[in-house]
Amino acid sequence: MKLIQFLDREATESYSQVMLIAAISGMANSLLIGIINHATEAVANQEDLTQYFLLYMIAFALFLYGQWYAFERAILIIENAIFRVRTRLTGKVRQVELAFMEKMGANTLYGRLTQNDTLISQSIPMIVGNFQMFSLMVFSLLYLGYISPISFVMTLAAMGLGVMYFMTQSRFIKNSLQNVRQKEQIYFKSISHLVNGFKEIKVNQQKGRDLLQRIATVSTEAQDIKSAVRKRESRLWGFGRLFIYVLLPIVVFIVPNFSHEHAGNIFKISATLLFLIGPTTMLTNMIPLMNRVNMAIEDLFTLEQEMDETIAHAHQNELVDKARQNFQCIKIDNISFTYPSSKGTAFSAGPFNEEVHAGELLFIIGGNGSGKSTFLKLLTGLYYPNQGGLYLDNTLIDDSNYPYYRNLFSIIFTDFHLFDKFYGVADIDVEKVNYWLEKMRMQHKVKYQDDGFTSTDLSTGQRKRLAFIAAMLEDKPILVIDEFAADQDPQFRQYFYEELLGEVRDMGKTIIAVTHDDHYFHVADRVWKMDEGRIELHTASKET
Ligand SMILES: Nc1ncnc2c1ncn2[C@@H]1O[C@H](COP(=O)(O)OP(=O)(O)OP(=O)(O)O)[C@@H](O)[C@H]1O
Repeated sequence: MKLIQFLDREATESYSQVMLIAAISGMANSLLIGIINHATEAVANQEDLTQYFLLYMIAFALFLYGQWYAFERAILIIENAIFRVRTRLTGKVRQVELAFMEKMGANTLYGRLTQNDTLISQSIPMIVGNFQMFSLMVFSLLYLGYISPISFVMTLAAMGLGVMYFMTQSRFIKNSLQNVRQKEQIYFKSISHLVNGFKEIKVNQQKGRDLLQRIATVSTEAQDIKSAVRKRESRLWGFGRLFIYVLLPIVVFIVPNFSHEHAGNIFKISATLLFLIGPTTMLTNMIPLMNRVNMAIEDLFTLEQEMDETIAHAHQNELVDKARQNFQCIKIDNISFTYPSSKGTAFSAGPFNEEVHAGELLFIIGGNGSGKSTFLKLLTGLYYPNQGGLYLDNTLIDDSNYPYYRNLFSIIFTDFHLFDKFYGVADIDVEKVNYWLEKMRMQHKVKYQDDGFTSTDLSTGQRKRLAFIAAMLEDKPILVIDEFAADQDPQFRQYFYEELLGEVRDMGKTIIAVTHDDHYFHVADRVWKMDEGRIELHTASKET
Protein backbone atom coordinates (compact mmCIF):
# COMPACT_ATOMS: atom_id res chain seq x y z
CA MET A 1 0.00 0.00 0.00
CA LYS A 2 1.42 3.35 -1.06
CA LEU A 3 0.32 5.05 2.15
CA ILE A 4 2.68 2.90 4.21
CA GLN A 5 5.47 3.69 1.74
CA PHE A 6 4.57 7.38 2.02
CA LEU A 7 4.71 7.27 5.84
CA ASP A 8 7.94 5.27 5.82
CA ARG A 9 9.54 7.97 3.68
CA GLU A 10 7.98 11.09 5.08
CA ALA A 11 6.78 10.63 8.68
CA THR A 12 9.14 12.20 11.20
CA GLU A 13 7.82 10.12 14.08
CA SER A 14 6.97 6.47 14.29
CA TYR A 15 3.44 5.56 13.25
CA SER A 16 3.68 1.98 14.54
CA GLN A 17 2.35 3.07 17.96
CA VAL A 18 -0.73 4.56 16.29
CA MET A 19 -1.26 1.35 14.35
CA LEU A 20 -0.90 -0.68 17.53
CA ILE A 21 -3.42 1.47 19.41
CA ALA A 22 -5.82 1.39 16.43
CA ALA A 23 -5.43 -2.40 16.38
CA ILE A 24 -6.12 -2.59 20.14
CA SER A 25 -9.17 -0.36 19.67
CA GLY A 26 -10.40 -2.67 16.90
CA MET A 27 -9.76 -5.66 19.14
CA ALA A 28 -11.70 -4.02 22.01
CA ASN A 29 -14.53 -3.37 19.58
CA SER A 30 -14.60 -7.05 18.58
CA LEU A 31 -14.49 -8.03 22.26
CA LEU A 32 -17.84 -6.29 22.70
CA ILE A 33 -19.60 -8.88 20.54
CA GLY A 34 -17.85 -11.71 22.41
CA ILE A 35 -18.90 -10.27 25.78
CA ILE A 36 -22.50 -9.77 24.60
CA ASN A 37 -22.59 -13.32 23.24
CA HIS A 38 -21.40 -14.79 26.52
CA ALA A 39 -23.60 -12.47 28.59
CA THR A 40 -26.71 -13.62 26.70
CA GLU A 41 -25.72 -17.20 27.47
CA ALA A 42 -25.29 -16.24 31.13
CA VAL A 43 -28.75 -14.65 31.12
CA ALA A 44 -30.20 -17.91 29.79
CA ASN A 45 -28.38 -19.83 32.58
CA GLN A 46 -29.45 -17.23 35.17
CA GLU A 47 -25.81 -16.46 36.12
CA ASP A 48 -24.42 -13.27 37.65
CA LEU A 49 -23.81 -10.62 34.92
CA THR A 50 -21.58 -8.22 36.89
CA GLN A 51 -18.30 -9.47 35.44
CA TYR A 52 -19.69 -9.22 31.87
CA PHE A 53 -20.90 -5.71 32.53
CA LEU A 54 -17.47 -4.65 33.87
CA LEU A 55 -15.67 -6.34 31.00
CA TYR A 56 -18.00 -4.63 28.55
CA MET A 57 -17.27 -1.20 30.08
CA ILE A 58 -13.49 -1.81 30.01
CA ALA A 59 -13.59 -2.97 26.38
CA PHE A 60 -15.82 -0.05 25.48
CA ALA A 61 -13.47 2.47 27.18
CA LEU A 62 -10.48 0.88 25.41
CA PHE A 63 -12.27 1.05 22.11
CA LEU A 64 -13.23 4.72 22.57
CA TYR A 65 -9.84 5.85 23.88
CA GLY A 66 -7.98 3.91 21.18
CA GLN A 67 -10.17 5.41 18.49
CA TRP A 68 -9.67 8.95 19.78
CA TYR A 69 -5.91 8.52 20.26
CA ALA A 70 -5.36 6.88 16.87
CA PHE A 71 -7.30 9.61 15.05
CA GLU A 72 -5.49 12.45 16.82
CA ARG A 73 -2.00 11.02 16.32
CA ALA A 74 -2.63 9.89 12.75
CA ILE A 75 -3.86 13.34 11.76
CA LEU A 76 -0.72 14.87 13.25
CA ILE A 77 1.68 12.38 11.67
CA ILE A 78 0.10 12.46 8.21
CA GLU A 79 -0.34 16.26 8.18
CA ASN A 80 3.32 16.66 9.20
CA ALA A 81 4.37 14.26 6.46
CA ILE A 82 2.30 16.21 3.91
CA PHE A 83 3.85 19.46 5.15
CA ARG A 84 7.32 18.00 4.67
CA VAL A 85 6.57 16.84 1.13
CA ARG A 86 4.89 20.13 0.25
CA THR A 87 7.83 22.19 1.55
CA ARG A 88 10.37 19.97 -0.18
CA LEU A 89 8.56 19.95 -3.51
CA THR A 90 7.98 23.71 -3.57
CA GLY A 91 11.69 24.07 -2.79
CA LYS A 92 12.46 21.86 -5.77
CA VAL A 93 10.20 23.90 -8.05
CA ARG A 94 12.75 26.68 -7.58
CA GLN A 95 15.59 24.37 -8.59
CA VAL A 96 14.17 22.66 -11.68
CA GLU A 97 15.32 23.72 -15.10
CA LEU A 98 13.36 26.15 -17.22
CA ALA A 99 12.98 23.56 -19.99
CA PHE A 100 11.22 21.23 -17.49
CA MET A 101 8.86 24.01 -16.45
CA GLU A 102 8.06 24.97 -20.04
CA LYS A 103 7.44 21.34 -20.98
CA MET A 104 5.17 20.53 -18.04
CA GLY A 105 3.30 23.83 -18.06
CA ALA A 106 2.51 25.92 -15.00
CA ASN A 107 -1.11 24.68 -14.72
CA THR A 108 -0.20 21.01 -14.70
CA LEU A 109 2.55 21.55 -12.16
CA TYR A 110 0.24 23.60 -9.93
CA GLY A 111 -2.47 20.94 -10.17
CA ARG A 112 -0.11 18.08 -9.32
CA LEU A 113 1.39 19.98 -6.41
CA THR A 114 -1.89 20.98 -4.80
CA GLN A 115 -4.53 18.36 -5.64
CA ASN A 116 -2.57 15.32 -4.54
CA ASP A 117 -1.73 16.44 -1.02
CA THR A 118 -5.24 17.84 -0.51
CA LEU A 119 -6.65 14.41 -1.33
CA ILE A 120 -4.25 12.63 1.04
CA SER A 121 -5.05 15.11 3.80
CA GLN A 122 -8.83 14.78 3.36
CA SER A 123 -8.70 11.01 3.55
CA ILE A 124 -6.91 10.76 6.91
CA PRO A 125 -9.99 10.03 9.08
CA MET A 126 -11.12 7.34 6.67
CA ILE A 127 -7.67 5.81 6.50
CA VAL A 128 -7.50 5.51 10.31
CA GLY A 129 -11.06 4.20 10.43
CA ASN A 130 -10.11 1.71 7.77
CA PHE A 131 -7.23 0.34 9.80
CA GLN A 132 -9.41 0.11 12.86
CA MET A 133 -12.10 -1.74 10.92
CA PHE A 134 -9.47 -4.11 9.59
CA SER A 135 -8.34 -4.86 13.10
CA LEU A 136 -11.95 -5.31 14.23
CA MET A 137 -12.48 -7.74 11.37
CA VAL A 138 -9.35 -9.73 12.18
CA PHE A 139 -10.26 -10.11 15.86
CA SER A 140 -13.91 -10.86 15.10
CA LEU A 141 -12.71 -13.57 12.72
CA LEU A 142 -10.39 -14.97 15.40
CA TYR A 143 -13.31 -15.00 17.81
CA LEU A 144 -15.37 -16.78 15.16
CA GLY A 145 -12.56 -19.33 14.86
CA TYR A 146 -12.68 -19.82 18.63
CA ILE A 147 -16.41 -20.54 18.72
CA SER A 148 -16.66 -22.38 15.39
CA PRO A 149 -13.59 -23.40 13.39
CA ILE A 150 -15.75 -24.54 10.46
CA SER A 151 -17.47 -21.11 10.18
CA PHE A 152 -14.06 -19.45 10.42
CA VAL A 153 -12.68 -21.50 7.51
CA MET A 154 -15.79 -20.85 5.41
CA THR A 155 -15.73 -17.11 6.08
CA LEU A 156 -12.02 -16.97 5.33
CA ALA A 157 -12.54 -18.86 2.06
CA ALA A 158 -15.37 -16.49 1.08
CA MET A 159 -13.17 -13.50 1.90
CA GLY A 160 -10.33 -15.00 -0.15
CA LEU A 161 -12.68 -15.24 -3.13
CA GLY A 162 -13.73 -11.64 -2.48
CA VAL A 163 -10.13 -10.40 -2.43
CA MET A 164 -9.44 -12.20 -5.71
CA TYR A 165 -12.49 -10.55 -7.24
CA PHE A 166 -11.29 -7.13 -6.02
CA MET A 167 -7.86 -7.69 -7.54
CA THR A 168 -9.35 -8.39 -10.97
CA GLN A 169 -11.44 -5.22 -10.76
CA SER A 170 -8.77 -2.94 -9.34
CA ARG A 171 -6.53 -3.06 -12.45
CA PHE A 172 -9.41 -1.79 -14.58
CA ILE A 173 -10.23 0.89 -11.99
CA LYS A 174 -6.61 2.05 -11.74
CA ASN A 175 -6.17 2.33 -15.51
CA SER A 176 -9.46 4.17 -15.83
CA LEU A 177 -8.54 6.61 -13.08
CA GLN A 178 -5.24 7.34 -14.82
CA ASN A 179 -7.21 8.00 -17.99
CA VAL A 180 -9.51 10.37 -16.06
CA ARG A 181 -6.44 12.25 -14.80
CA GLN A 182 -5.21 12.84 -18.34
CA LYS A 183 -8.64 14.09 -19.39
CA GLU A 184 -8.79 16.32 -16.34
CA GLN A 185 -5.45 17.88 -17.22
CA ILE A 186 -6.86 18.87 -20.62
CA TYR A 187 -9.96 20.12 -18.80
CA PHE A 188 -7.87 22.31 -16.43
CA LYS A 189 -5.89 23.65 -19.37
CA SER A 190 -9.13 24.64 -21.12
CA ILE A 191 -10.37 26.27 -17.91
CA SER A 192 -7.12 28.28 -17.76
CA HIS A 193 -7.84 29.48 -21.33
CA LEU A 194 -11.31 30.47 -20.15
CA VAL A 195 -9.93 32.47 -17.21
CA ASN A 196 -6.81 33.92 -18.83
CA GLY A 197 -8.54 34.65 -22.12
CA PHE A 198 -11.58 36.15 -20.41
CA LYS A 199 -11.32 39.50 -22.20
CA GLU A 200 -10.98 37.92 -25.64
CA ILE A 201 -13.93 35.63 -24.97
CA LYS A 202 -16.00 38.53 -23.65
CA VAL A 203 -15.71 40.36 -26.97
CA ASN A 204 -16.02 37.25 -29.15
CA GLN A 205 -19.00 35.09 -28.24
CA GLN A 206 -18.25 32.45 -30.86
CA LYS A 207 -14.76 32.00 -29.39
CA GLY A 208 -16.36 31.48 -25.98
CA ARG A 209 -18.87 28.97 -27.37
CA ASP A 210 -16.13 26.98 -29.13
CA LEU A 211 -14.02 26.87 -25.99
CA LEU A 212 -17.00 25.80 -23.90
CA GLN A 213 -17.73 23.10 -26.46
CA ARG A 214 -14.18 21.81 -26.02
CA ILE A 215 -14.54 21.90 -22.23
CA ALA A 216 -17.88 20.06 -22.47
CA THR A 217 -16.38 17.36 -24.73
CA VAL A 218 -13.44 16.69 -22.40
CA SER A 219 -15.71 16.75 -19.33
CA THR A 220 -18.11 14.28 -20.94
CA GLU A 221 -15.26 11.94 -21.84
CA ALA A 222 -13.93 12.13 -18.27
CA GLN A 223 -17.45 11.70 -16.92
CA ASP A 224 -18.06 8.58 -19.02
CA ILE A 225 -14.91 6.95 -17.69
CA LYS A 226 -15.79 8.00 -14.15
CA SER A 227 -19.28 6.50 -14.51
CA ALA A 228 -17.81 3.21 -15.70
CA VAL A 229 -15.45 3.25 -12.68
CA ARG A 230 -18.31 4.07 -10.29
CA LYS A 231 -20.36 1.16 -11.72
CA ARG A 232 -17.53 -1.25 -11.00
CA GLU A 233 -16.98 0.25 -7.57
CA SER A 234 -20.66 -0.02 -6.68
CA ARG A 235 -20.51 -3.70 -7.60
CA LEU A 236 -17.66 -4.01 -5.11
CA TRP A 237 -19.65 -2.22 -2.40
CA GLY A 238 -22.59 -4.58 -2.90
CA PHE A 239 -20.23 -7.53 -2.88
CA GLY A 240 -18.89 -6.62 0.56
CA ARG A 241 -22.31 -7.03 2.13
CA LEU A 242 -23.52 -9.72 -0.19
CA PHE A 243 -20.95 -12.32 0.76
CA ILE A 244 -22.02 -12.27 4.42
CA TYR A 245 -25.69 -12.58 3.49
CA VAL A 246 -24.80 -15.58 1.33
CA LEU A 247 -22.64 -17.03 4.08
CA LEU A 248 -25.29 -16.64 6.81
CA PRO A 249 -27.88 -19.11 5.48
CA ILE A 250 -25.12 -21.64 4.74
CA VAL A 251 -23.86 -21.36 8.32
CA VAL A 252 -27.36 -21.38 9.83
CA PHE A 253 -29.18 -23.92 7.63
CA ILE A 254 -26.60 -26.25 6.14
CA VAL A 255 -23.54 -26.57 8.40
CA PRO A 256 -25.51 -27.60 11.59
CA ASN A 257 -26.49 -30.79 9.72
CA PHE A 258 -22.83 -31.84 9.74
CA SER A 259 -21.47 -30.38 12.99
CA HIS A 260 -23.09 -30.87 16.36
CA GLU A 261 -20.80 -28.37 18.09
CA HIS A 262 -21.56 -25.79 15.43
CA ALA A 263 -25.31 -26.22 15.97
CA GLY A 264 -24.85 -25.42 19.67
CA ASN A 265 -23.17 -22.13 18.93
CA ILE A 266 -25.41 -21.07 16.09
CA PHE A 267 -26.64 -17.92 17.87
CA LYS A 268 -23.12 -16.69 18.65
CA ILE A 269 -21.92 -17.48 15.13
CA SER A 270 -24.73 -15.67 13.36
CA ALA A 271 -24.42 -12.67 15.75
CA THR A 272 -20.67 -12.47 14.96
CA LEU A 273 -21.29 -12.72 11.23
CA LEU A 274 -23.92 -9.98 11.44
CA PHE A 275 -21.45 -7.92 13.46
CA LEU A 276 -18.91 -8.39 10.63
CA ILE A 277 -21.23 -6.71 8.09
CA GLY A 278 -20.28 -3.22 9.38
CA PRO A 279 -16.50 -3.46 9.02
CA THR A 280 -16.70 -5.44 5.78
CA THR A 281 -18.97 -2.85 4.20
CA MET A 282 -16.82 -0.01 5.45
CA LEU A 283 -13.65 -1.60 4.14
CA THR A 284 -15.10 -2.25 0.71
CA ASN A 285 -16.52 1.28 0.61
CA MET A 286 -13.03 2.57 1.31
CA ILE A 287 -11.50 0.88 -1.73
CA PRO A 288 -12.34 3.69 -4.21
CA LEU A 289 -10.84 6.28 -1.87
CA MET A 290 -7.76 4.16 -1.22
CA ASN A 291 -7.30 3.76 -4.98
CA ARG A 292 -7.34 7.53 -5.36
CA VAL A 293 -5.01 8.10 -2.39
CA ASN A 294 -2.60 5.49 -3.78
CA MET A 295 -2.60 7.26 -7.13
CA ALA A 296 -2.12 10.66 -5.49
CA ILE A 297 0.90 9.38 -3.54
CA GLU A 298 2.30 7.68 -6.63
CA ASP A 299 1.92 10.90 -8.61
CA LEU A 300 3.69 12.93 -5.91
CA PHE A 301 6.58 10.44 -5.90
CA THR A 302 6.75 10.52 -9.71
CA LEU A 303 6.66 14.31 -9.77
CA GLU A 304 9.53 14.48 -7.32
CA GLN A 305 11.51 11.96 -9.34
CA GLU A 306 10.91 13.97 -12.52
CA MET A 307 12.06 17.10 -10.71
CA ASP A 308 15.16 15.40 -9.29
CA GLU A 309 16.20 14.25 -12.74
CA THR A 310 16.30 17.85 -13.96
CA ILE A 311 17.91 19.42 -10.92
CA ALA A 312 21.63 19.99 -11.38
CA HIS A 313 23.47 19.14 -8.23
CA ALA A 314 25.42 22.35 -7.97
CA HIS A 315 28.09 22.91 -5.38
CA GLN A 316 29.58 26.20 -4.40
CA ASN A 317 32.30 27.00 -6.84
CA GLU A 318 34.72 29.56 -5.53
CA LEU A 319 36.08 30.59 -8.90
CA VAL A 320 32.66 31.58 -10.15
CA ASP A 321 31.76 33.23 -6.88
CA LYS A 322 34.92 35.33 -6.75
CA ALA A 323 34.59 36.28 -10.39
CA ARG A 324 31.04 37.42 -9.92
CA GLN A 325 31.42 41.12 -9.42
CA ASN A 326 34.54 41.76 -11.44
CA PHE A 327 34.53 39.42 -14.39
CA GLN A 328 36.13 40.56 -17.66
CA CYS A 329 34.38 38.48 -20.23
CA ILE A 330 31.87 35.73 -20.89
CA LYS A 331 33.07 33.49 -23.68
CA ILE A 332 30.44 31.62 -25.64
CA ASP A 333 32.29 28.70 -27.07
CA ASN A 334 30.62 26.86 -29.93
CA ILE A 335 27.28 26.63 -28.17
CA SER A 336 24.19 25.23 -29.86
CA PHE A 337 20.77 24.25 -28.68
CA THR A 338 17.74 22.46 -30.13
CA TYR A 339 14.31 22.47 -28.49
CA PRO A 340 13.11 18.97 -27.68
CA SER A 341 10.36 17.96 -30.08
CA SER A 342 8.66 14.72 -31.02
CA LYS A 343 7.51 16.07 -34.39
CA GLY A 344 10.95 16.69 -35.90
CA THR A 345 10.38 20.43 -36.48
CA ALA A 346 12.29 21.70 -33.46
CA PHE A 347 14.01 25.08 -33.65
CA SER A 348 17.80 25.01 -33.47
CA ALA A 349 19.97 27.89 -32.33
CA GLY A 350 23.71 28.24 -32.87
CA PRO A 351 26.48 27.36 -33.02
CA PHE A 352 27.46 30.60 -31.28
CA ASN A 353 31.08 31.73 -30.88
CA GLU A 354 31.01 35.12 -29.17
CA GLU A 355 32.32 37.15 -26.29
CA VAL A 356 30.40 39.50 -24.01
CA HIS A 357 32.67 42.09 -22.41
CA ALA A 358 32.18 43.48 -18.94
CA GLY A 359 30.73 46.98 -18.93
CA GLU A 360 29.45 47.02 -22.48
CA LEU A 361 25.99 47.88 -23.79
CA LEU A 362 25.14 45.14 -26.23
CA PHE A 363 22.01 45.09 -28.41
CA ILE A 364 20.64 41.92 -29.95
CA ILE A 365 18.30 42.55 -32.85
CA GLY A 366 16.50 40.38 -35.41
CA GLY A 367 13.10 39.37 -36.74
CA ASN A 368 10.39 37.55 -34.82
CA GLY A 369 11.35 33.96 -34.15
CA SER A 370 15.00 34.53 -35.12
CA GLY A 371 16.08 33.10 -31.73
CA LYS A 372 16.91 36.18 -29.65
CA SER A 373 15.11 35.01 -26.49
CA THR A 374 16.46 31.49 -26.94
CA PHE A 375 19.97 32.92 -27.14
CA LEU A 376 19.38 34.98 -23.97
CA LYS A 377 18.22 31.85 -22.12
CA LEU A 378 21.37 30.04 -23.22
CA LEU A 379 23.61 32.93 -22.29
CA THR A 380 22.05 33.36 -18.86
CA GLY A 381 22.26 29.62 -18.11
CA LEU A 382 18.51 29.00 -18.15
CA TYR A 383 18.92 26.45 -20.94
CA TYR A 384 21.80 23.99 -21.07
CA PRO A 385 23.46 23.89 -24.48
CA ASN A 386 23.42 20.61 -26.39
CA GLN A 387 27.04 21.23 -27.27
CA GLY A 388 29.78 23.76 -26.49
CA GLY A 389 30.24 25.68 -23.27
CA LEU A 390 30.24 29.02 -21.52
CA TYR A 391 33.36 30.40 -19.87
CA LEU A 392 33.31 33.09 -17.21
CA ASP A 393 36.78 34.50 -17.77
CA ASN A 394 38.65 31.19 -17.84
CA THR A 395 36.23 29.12 -15.78
CA LEU A 396 34.10 26.64 -17.65
CA ILE A 397 30.48 26.81 -16.55
CA ASP A 398 29.29 23.28 -16.01
CA ASP A 399 26.68 21.40 -13.96
CA SER A 400 28.58 22.15 -10.78
CA ASN A 401 28.38 25.92 -11.05
CA TYR A 402 25.49 26.82 -13.34
CA PRO A 403 23.25 28.12 -10.49
CA TYR A 404 26.05 30.41 -9.31
CA TYR A 405 26.71 31.60 -12.84
CA ARG A 406 23.01 32.54 -13.19
CA ASN A 407 23.45 34.77 -10.16
CA LEU A 408 25.39 37.18 -12.36
CA PHE A 409 22.21 38.27 -14.07
CA SER A 410 19.11 40.34 -13.45
CA ILE A 411 16.66 39.53 -16.20
CA ILE A 412 13.49 41.19 -17.43
CA PHE A 413 11.87 38.97 -20.03
CA THR A 414 8.88 39.99 -22.15
CA ASP A 415 6.69 37.73 -19.96
CA PHE A 416 8.27 39.12 -16.78
CA HIS A 417 6.71 38.56 -13.37
CA LEU A 418 6.46 41.40 -10.89
CA PHE A 419 6.80 40.10 -7.33
CA ASP A 420 4.89 41.69 -4.45
CA LYS A 421 8.12 42.25 -2.49
CA PHE A 422 11.81 42.70 -3.24
CA TYR A 423 12.66 39.06 -2.64
CA GLY A 424 16.38 38.34 -2.74
CA VAL A 425 17.47 41.85 -1.76
CA ALA A 426 19.13 41.64 1.64
CA ASP A 427 19.21 45.22 2.93
CA ILE A 428 16.77 47.39 1.11
CA ASP A 429 18.04 50.93 0.87
CA VAL A 430 14.95 53.18 0.88
CA GLU A 431 16.89 56.05 -0.63
CA LYS A 432 17.94 53.85 -3.49
CA VAL A 433 14.36 52.72 -4.07
CA ASN A 434 13.20 56.34 -4.15
CA TYR A 435 16.08 57.25 -6.45
CA TRP A 436 15.01 54.59 -8.96
CA LEU A 437 11.32 55.43 -8.58
CA GLU A 438 12.24 58.94 -9.67
CA LYS A 439 14.54 57.73 -12.43
CA MET A 440 11.77 55.54 -13.81
CA ARG A 441 9.29 58.41 -13.36
CA MET A 442 7.07 56.41 -11.05
CA GLN A 443 7.47 58.49 -7.88
CA HIS A 444 3.98 59.96 -8.14
CA LYS A 445 2.35 56.63 -8.83
CA VAL A 446 3.78 54.25 -6.23
CA LYS A 447 5.83 54.42 -3.07
CA TYR A 448 8.08 52.01 -1.22
CA GLN A 449 6.32 50.16 1.61
CA ASP A 450 6.92 46.92 3.55
CA ASP A 451 9.76 45.62 1.34
CA GLY A 452 7.76 46.23 -1.84
CA PHE A 453 5.74 48.78 -3.74
CA THR A 454 2.47 50.23 -2.46
CA SER A 455 0.74 48.96 -5.60
CA THR A 456 1.41 46.71 -8.57
CA ASP A 457 -2.05 47.19 -10.12
CA LEU A 458 -0.68 49.31 -12.93
CA SER A 459 -0.44 49.45 -16.71
CA THR A 460 1.89 46.97 -18.44
CA GLY A 461 4.45 49.70 -19.20
CA GLN A 462 4.38 50.91 -15.58
CA ARG A 463 4.70 47.37 -14.20
CA LYS A 464 7.72 46.89 -16.44
CA ARG A 465 9.30 50.03 -15.00
CA LEU A 466 8.82 48.59 -11.49
CA ALA A 467 10.42 45.35 -12.65
CA PHE A 468 13.38 47.43 -13.84
CA ILE A 469 13.65 49.07 -10.40
CA ALA A 470 13.55 45.65 -8.71
CA ALA A 471 16.33 44.51 -11.08
CA MET A 472 18.46 47.54 -10.19
CA LEU A 473 17.99 46.84 -6.46
CA GLU A 474 19.25 43.28 -6.98
CA ASP A 475 22.48 44.95 -8.04
CA LYS A 476 23.76 42.15 -10.27
CA PRO A 477 26.70 42.83 -12.59
CA ILE A 478 24.74 42.03 -15.77
CA LEU A 479 21.32 43.37 -16.73
CA VAL A 480 19.46 41.44 -19.42
CA ILE A 481 16.32 42.98 -20.91
CA ASP A 482 14.08 41.57 -23.61
CA GLU A 483 12.14 44.22 -25.54
CA PHE A 484 11.87 46.35 -22.44
CA ALA A 485 10.88 49.55 -24.21
CA ALA A 486 8.17 47.96 -26.38
CA ASP A 487 5.45 48.99 -23.88
CA GLN A 488 6.86 52.45 -23.10
CA ASP A 489 5.59 55.77 -24.46
CA PRO A 490 7.82 57.60 -27.03
CA GLN A 491 9.17 60.16 -24.51
CA PHE A 492 10.16 57.55 -21.98
CA ARG A 493 11.54 55.32 -24.70
CA GLN A 494 13.84 58.11 -25.90
CA TYR A 495 14.89 58.91 -22.33
CA PHE A 496 15.43 55.20 -21.64
CA TYR A 497 17.73 54.62 -24.59
CA GLU A 498 19.52 57.94 -24.70
CA GLU A 499 20.06 58.56 -21.00
CA LEU A 500 19.14 55.75 -18.67
CA LEU A 501 20.93 52.82 -20.31
CA GLY A 502 24.15 54.85 -20.53
CA GLU A 503 23.83 55.79 -16.88
CA VAL A 504 23.37 52.17 -15.83
CA ARG A 505 26.39 51.18 -17.92
CA ASP A 506 28.42 53.96 -16.27
CA MET A 507 27.60 52.38 -12.93
CA GLY A 508 29.77 49.49 -14.13
CA LYS A 509 27.00 47.18 -15.27
CA THR A 510 26.98 45.13 -18.42
CA ILE A 511 23.73 45.48 -20.36
CA ILE A 512 22.44 43.00 -22.91
CA ALA A 513 19.22 44.19 -24.51
CA VAL A 514 17.01 42.56 -27.10
CA THR A 515 15.34 45.33 -29.06
CA HIS A 516 13.44 46.16 -32.23
CA ASP A 517 13.89 49.94 -31.75
CA ASP A 518 16.05 50.70 -34.77
CA HIS A 519 15.95 54.46 -33.98
CA TYR A 520 18.22 53.81 -31.03
CA PHE A 521 20.66 51.15 -32.22
CA HIS A 522 23.35 53.86 -32.23
CA VAL A 523 23.44 54.05 -28.40
CA ALA A 524 24.81 50.51 -28.13
CA ASP A 525 28.51 49.70 -28.01
CA ARG A 526 27.86 46.69 -30.20
CA VAL A 527 24.89 45.25 -32.07
CA TRP A 528 24.42 41.58 -32.95
CA LYS A 529 21.80 40.73 -35.54
CA MET A 530 20.17 37.32 -35.39
CA ASP A 531 18.57 35.34 -38.16
CA GLU A 532 17.27 31.76 -38.08
CA GLY A 533 18.98 30.94 -34.84
CA ARG A 534 22.38 32.40 -35.71
CA ILE A 535 24.20 35.66 -35.17
CA GLU A 536 24.57 36.84 -38.74
CA LEU A 537 25.96 40.31 -38.31
CA HIS A 538 28.17 42.07 -35.75
CA THR A 539 28.36 45.83 -35.81
CA ALA A 540 29.84 48.51 -33.62
CA SER A 541 27.23 51.18 -32.91
CA LYS A 542 28.62 53.82 -35.25
CA GLU A 543 28.28 51.39 -38.18
CA THR A 544 24.54 50.73 -37.59
N1 LIG B 1 9.50 26.52 -25.24
C1 LIG B 1 9.71 26.30 -26.55
N2 LIG B 1 9.62 25.04 -27.02
C2 LIG B 1 9.85 24.77 -28.32
N3 LIG B 1 10.17 25.73 -29.24
C3 LIG B 1 10.28 27.00 -28.82
C4 LIG B 1 10.05 27.35 -27.45
N4 LIG B 1 10.24 28.69 -27.33
C5 LIG B 1 10.55 29.14 -28.57
N5 LIG B 1 10.58 28.14 -29.46
C6 LIG B 1 10.90 28.23 -30.89
O1 LIG B 1 12.13 28.93 -31.01
C7 LIG B 1 12.07 29.85 -32.07
C8 LIG B 1 12.75 31.16 -31.64
O2 LIG B 1 12.01 31.70 -30.58
P1 LIG B 1 12.54 32.96 -29.79
O3 LIG B 1 11.54 33.23 -28.72
O4 LIG B 1 13.93 32.71 -29.37
O5 LIG B 1 12.50 34.08 -30.91
P2 LIG B 1 12.70 35.65 -30.77
O6 LIG B 1 13.75 36.02 -31.74
O7 LIG B 1 12.93 36.03 -29.35
O8 LIG B 1 11.28 36.15 -31.28
P3 LIG B 1 10.43 37.47 -30.91
O9 LIG B 1 11.14 38.64 -31.49
O10 LIG B 1 9.15 37.21 -31.57
O11 LIG B 1 10.32 37.51 -29.42
C9 LIG B 1 10.64 30.03 -32.47
O12 LIG B 1 10.48 29.67 -33.82
C10 LIG B 1 9.86 29.07 -31.59
O13 LIG B 1 9.06 28.22 -32.37
